[in-house]
Amino acid sequence: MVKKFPDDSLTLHTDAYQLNMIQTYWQEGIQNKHAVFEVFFRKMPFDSGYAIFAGLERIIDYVQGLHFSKSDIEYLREATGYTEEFLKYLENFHFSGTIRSVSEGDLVFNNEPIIQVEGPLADCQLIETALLNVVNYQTLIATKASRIKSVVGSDKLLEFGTRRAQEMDAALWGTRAAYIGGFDATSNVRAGKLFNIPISGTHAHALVQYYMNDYEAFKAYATTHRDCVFLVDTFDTLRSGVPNAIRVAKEMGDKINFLGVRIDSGDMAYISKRVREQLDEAGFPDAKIYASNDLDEKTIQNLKMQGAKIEVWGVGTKLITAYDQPALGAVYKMVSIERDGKMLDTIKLSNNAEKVSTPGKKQIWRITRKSDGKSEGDYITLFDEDPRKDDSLYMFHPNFTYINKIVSDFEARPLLQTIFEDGKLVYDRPSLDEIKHFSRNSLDLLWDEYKRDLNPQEYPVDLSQRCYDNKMNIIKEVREYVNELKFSE
Ligand SMILES: Nc1ncnc2c1ncn2[C@@H]1O[C@H](COP(=O)(O)OP(=O)(O)OP(=O)(O)O)[C@@H](O)[C@H]1O
Ligand SMILES: O=P(O)(O)OC[C@H]1O[C@H](OP(=O)(O)OP(=O)(O)O)[C@H](O)[C@@H]1O
Ligand SMILES: O=C(O)c1cccnc1
Repeated sequence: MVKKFPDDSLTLHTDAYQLNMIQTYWQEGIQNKHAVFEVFFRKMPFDSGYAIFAGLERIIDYVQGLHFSKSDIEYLREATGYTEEFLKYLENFHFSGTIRSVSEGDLVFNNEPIIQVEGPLADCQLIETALLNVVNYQTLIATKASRIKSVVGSDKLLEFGTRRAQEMDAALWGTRAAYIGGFDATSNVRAGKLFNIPISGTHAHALVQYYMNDYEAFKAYATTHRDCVFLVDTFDTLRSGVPNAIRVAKEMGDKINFLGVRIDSGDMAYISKRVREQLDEAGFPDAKIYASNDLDEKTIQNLKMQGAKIEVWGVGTKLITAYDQPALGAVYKMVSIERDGKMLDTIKLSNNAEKVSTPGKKQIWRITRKSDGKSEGDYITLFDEDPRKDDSLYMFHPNFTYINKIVSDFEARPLLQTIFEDGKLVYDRPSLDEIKHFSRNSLDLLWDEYKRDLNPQEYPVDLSQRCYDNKMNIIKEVREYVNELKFSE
């Protein structure tokens, strides 16, 4: 049985090692050393050419609610060996860091900082787990949704995933992420209530199974609803489902809005074409064909290629579980730390060049052409640099520096916005519809080469010369340090 606490909080939604480290920091007296951490992912999800950032809304709520409640402290007293003095410190803890983040709905790419947390070391450490938890999931679903949106054109997309989602939170927040990514409506009624997302629903096979008869089931539904979409595949789509839907629609006339029929099995290309003929011949050219059944961007694209006559797509499992790539793999790394009163940039080395982190507190700039706003790439600088001061930019690949270009007549938009300043919320939250529109507009500025579903071009995420030199110098320093260790053995 789950224990119930009237003062339960999300503050303990963290890994035990974060609290263990905080205890060490506190006991060593370094808990307030100034630190900078950044969130980034290393590999594009779904081999996509872009990703859509989502999760900020929930992170804001989480950070605002951060405090160790009485029952949190009592639990830690029982479950850990923490001293009373340390528990007292936790009891008085208030988040006082600064958080900068990419806006929800914006495009993001691998190896760029999408969230930056700056402030006391302990504060930065405490929130790592929850931040990654939220961003890893929501960004994945918004991206998957956007990929599905990219193949449907002007058709409608309905989110049907709640029953298959990895639990209730995932269903709810996944629905919101899907809406940001381009879905038009959801079947989840609570998501409609909480987020103001349009809700939509047809009916299930159970209704038809109850009557054991398409006609009676559709008639019952039609006499109790104005908007009607009949599920026609329970027994035989072409011989019973659609003819009975047409019969009921004719009998009911203006009393109902006959929106269409839904098919949920069989060869959906073949069946949808025959269903379209039947509806047209019966005088219902505006009734639309809805389809559902394990759909994703690949199946939908394939059905469209086969000339399927489907205009509304219901997508569940493969969207809400990010079926073909269930983890984004975003990480949270320290990039700068106060040492002897000065900030020291830090690195995590690896034999794999792509896994070497980029040290220093940074900003990302989206570089676009002044003439038409089209994207040139993202440009990562140290935080105090401002490329808007320059007439032209030298952009080069951070690993293959011979791939380079000079960009002039450009605009540079800083992507990391300040959300919390020294613990205080300073960000005006946009509405969900504003986020959705912003996302669509951002995508419009991206060249098609980065948007295609299969083997997209790699979008440039480049380092400024200073950022690059800083990285190289630190790598050199660390190598020298490691070599000295070897010699002293
Ligand atoms: N013409 C088509 N081309 C490609 N894929 C299709 C086509 N028609 C349907 N599909 C997809 O093929 C899969 C078929 O699923 P499945 O094998 O479960 O068959 P089904 O028709 O759903 O059978 P059942 O009656 O048991 O539900 C689904 O993912 C569906 O979206
Ligand atoms: O296939 P998905 O993309 O996950 O979409 C959601 C599925 O959920 C429903 O099926 P289910 O068998 O759960 O219920 P039903 O009795 O209404 O068919 C619906 O008919 C879809 O097939
Ligand atoms: O409204 C629907 O048709 C629906 C909702 C959830 C899951 N499958 C279908």
